[in-house]
Amino acid sequence: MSGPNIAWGIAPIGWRNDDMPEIGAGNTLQHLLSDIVVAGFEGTEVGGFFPEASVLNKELELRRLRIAGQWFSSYLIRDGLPGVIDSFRTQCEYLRQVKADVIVVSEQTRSIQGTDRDVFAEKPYFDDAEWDALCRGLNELGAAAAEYGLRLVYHHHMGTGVQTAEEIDRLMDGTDASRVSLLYDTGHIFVSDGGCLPLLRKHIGRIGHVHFKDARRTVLDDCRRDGRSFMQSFLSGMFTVPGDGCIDFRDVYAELIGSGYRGWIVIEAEQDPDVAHPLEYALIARRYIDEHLLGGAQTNTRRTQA
Ligand SMILES: O=C1C[C@@H](O)[C@H](O)[C@@H](O)C1=O
Ligand SMILES: [Co+2]
Repeated sequence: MSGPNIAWGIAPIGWRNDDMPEIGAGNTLQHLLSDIVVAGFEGTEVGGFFPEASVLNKELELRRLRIAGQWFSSYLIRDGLPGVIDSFRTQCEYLRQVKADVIVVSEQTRSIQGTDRDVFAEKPYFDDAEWDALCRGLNELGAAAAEYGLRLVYHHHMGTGVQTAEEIDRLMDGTDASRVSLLYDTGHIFVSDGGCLPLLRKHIGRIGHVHFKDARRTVLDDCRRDGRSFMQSFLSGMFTVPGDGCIDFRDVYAELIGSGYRGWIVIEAEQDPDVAHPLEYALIARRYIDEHLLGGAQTNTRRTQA
């Protein structure tokens, strides 16, 4: 890990995007993984285009990279636990084989993240019975994940029923801390609530995984004013890497380290790879981390070993 307890990763989403598989479709796994090495990161998350475990492990070992985890879209409210558990276990088994640490769960019942609806105004809201089904189901999934050596981390997300700080509070209150942890995504909470520190301070003890996503304020303002969808917004450049947007990650990082957070911090900035060169932006993020978060003198493990 670089720094006492932190492993720095970068997500495939700058190269290929599971929400929009047509963009960056020419970027291969080998290209992505080699770019990650060039940019000095230690690992990544599994993208939808990744191969079976044995093939992936070979490519990872050749580059001394590791897998942090993978996204899982749950439909616990729509389908109930019986409709979700088999595919969840299948994904857990794959993640066990690639030696991942977490499975990232996001409830997608009535989500508008993949639609053309206004992501700033038309998110779904869950009623009491739905909250109950969601929290009970997540507790069960968390227990199942542990059987595979994985931690379930819940991803709050724009355009879903668990988006705002208030909704995240309810999810944290309604779930068992030993089974359900929180994935803290700076970009999503910033776009939703206008800041990222209050959520971090409130739930610091539950955080099991971190996504560092920055936002461009003027683009965000335009997207909100025009009522753009989630996908239109990121294609417009609403998100970017740390160091290129308006979030000050020094306070965020200091809080995480001060609290004793151990685990991954994954850079995750969806943009159109034809507009924002993925390696160029990975290098911008790496430089920002080294100069502003690790204090300039401290470099990442990979570079120290080189
Ligand atoms: O963690 C994430 C995974 C993506 O598929 C998602 O849409 C993105 O916004 C995100 O934060
Ligand atoms: Co994220």
